[in-house]
Amino acid sequence: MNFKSLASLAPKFSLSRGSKPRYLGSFLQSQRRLLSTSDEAGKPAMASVYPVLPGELTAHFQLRTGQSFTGGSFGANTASMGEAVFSTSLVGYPESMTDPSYKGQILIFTQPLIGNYGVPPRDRDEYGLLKYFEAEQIQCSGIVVSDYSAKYSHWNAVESLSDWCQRSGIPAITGVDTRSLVHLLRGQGSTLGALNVGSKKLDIGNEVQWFDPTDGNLVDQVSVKSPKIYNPSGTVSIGLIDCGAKNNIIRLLCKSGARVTVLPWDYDFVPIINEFDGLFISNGPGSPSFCQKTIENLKKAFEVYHRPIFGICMGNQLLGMAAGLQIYKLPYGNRGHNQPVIELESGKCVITSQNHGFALDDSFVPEGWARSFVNANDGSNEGVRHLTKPFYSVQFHPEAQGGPLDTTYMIRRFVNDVVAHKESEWRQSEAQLFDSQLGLEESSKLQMALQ
Ligand SMILES: NC(=O)CC[C@H](N)C(=O)O
Repeated sequence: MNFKSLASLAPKFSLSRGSKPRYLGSFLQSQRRLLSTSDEAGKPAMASVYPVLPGELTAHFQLRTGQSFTGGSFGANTASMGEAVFSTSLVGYPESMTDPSYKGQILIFTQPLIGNYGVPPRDRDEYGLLKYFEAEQIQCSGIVVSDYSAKYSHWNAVESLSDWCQRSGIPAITGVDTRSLVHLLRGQGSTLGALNVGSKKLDIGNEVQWFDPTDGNLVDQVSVKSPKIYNPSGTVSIGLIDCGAKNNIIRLLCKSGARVTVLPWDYDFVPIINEFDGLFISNGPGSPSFCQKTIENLKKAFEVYHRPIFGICMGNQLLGMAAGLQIYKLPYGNRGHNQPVIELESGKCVITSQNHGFALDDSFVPEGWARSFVNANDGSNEGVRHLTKPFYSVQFHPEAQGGPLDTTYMIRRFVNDVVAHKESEWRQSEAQLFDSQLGLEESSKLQMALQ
């Protein structure tokens, strides 16, 4: 059985829209009981907190390593598979779930209460970007929570998380002991998970073939198909290589005064590189090794381009790989809004938003380059920079959304850097023009006299 046919295992009846929410979160704490889950791999059984209410849909979350968790469904009546990853963020589920970097992943929230502030409207900002979401639709393959809060309350909410998931075809499970699940993933490393709705668990190994969506090029699925311009009246022009850019990256670049041309990840931008005053490489899903075309383009850009280049997350990995560093997969990744990062030059610690499973191996850094930031928890790479050219990148997300705003200044600083380079190029070309008109000798005499 392949991934597609997983959906056919889901029960044929569906949840009716507008029906009363089935899981009443903490209100029903008293009706909960602990159930043990089966463990096909013979490993210690995990416990699941399952709110038992008559007539509700059961859901199962099963790992390739054999453990399974039973709970209640509050999302779409369907099945999905993906890399099981956890985020330690306390808030920001609308932003995380729509972050294209979560494509192909089932997102487990360690914050126990999820859904309590509902889902915001699809309002757009002055650039036409969705204000409260990072992409046009949900990107993750499913969500796993401990305690879904059907009763939501927020001035800006227009619907429940359950309704949003159902409308978007995303399965969601509540009543899972996410603490034990995270302990498990931290111990054994990340693995594939399958989420399915219905009383029957998947017969993993027999009826289901595990299919890893991250084995394919996910960046190609989320990147724009042709160049797209935002804020055409911006004073400097930035080419954004789109590996799955979050809306807030584009927004902050525009707000800082840039005209942003979003380019497909594999766009052959080198022949037109001088149209851009600066280049930006975005975040994106899956392994950076699928983006060889981007890496090759960046290698060429390093030779011919002297203006600022800034990369974020996947952008850090691609910039680093183009510089000659190696990439490796972290055991379970860093995802959350509370990741401490040390800036090596200043020794300053910043709290950052993160969402990545891969990291640059900075034990070897090619000549001319340096590592610039390091993770204070696990020592993994958080940034690299060129020693003489304005090429730099960070593994964390300065654009936040959600998460702390400690490092949003980096996006403004990059645009300021671009402006400063443009001005200095302009001054140089004016000086050259002056020299060629006056003759070099007179010009230097004049300059001496003016000093
Ligand atoms: N947010 C990102 O850009 C993630 C980069 C890459 N997909 C990783 O998991 O490491």
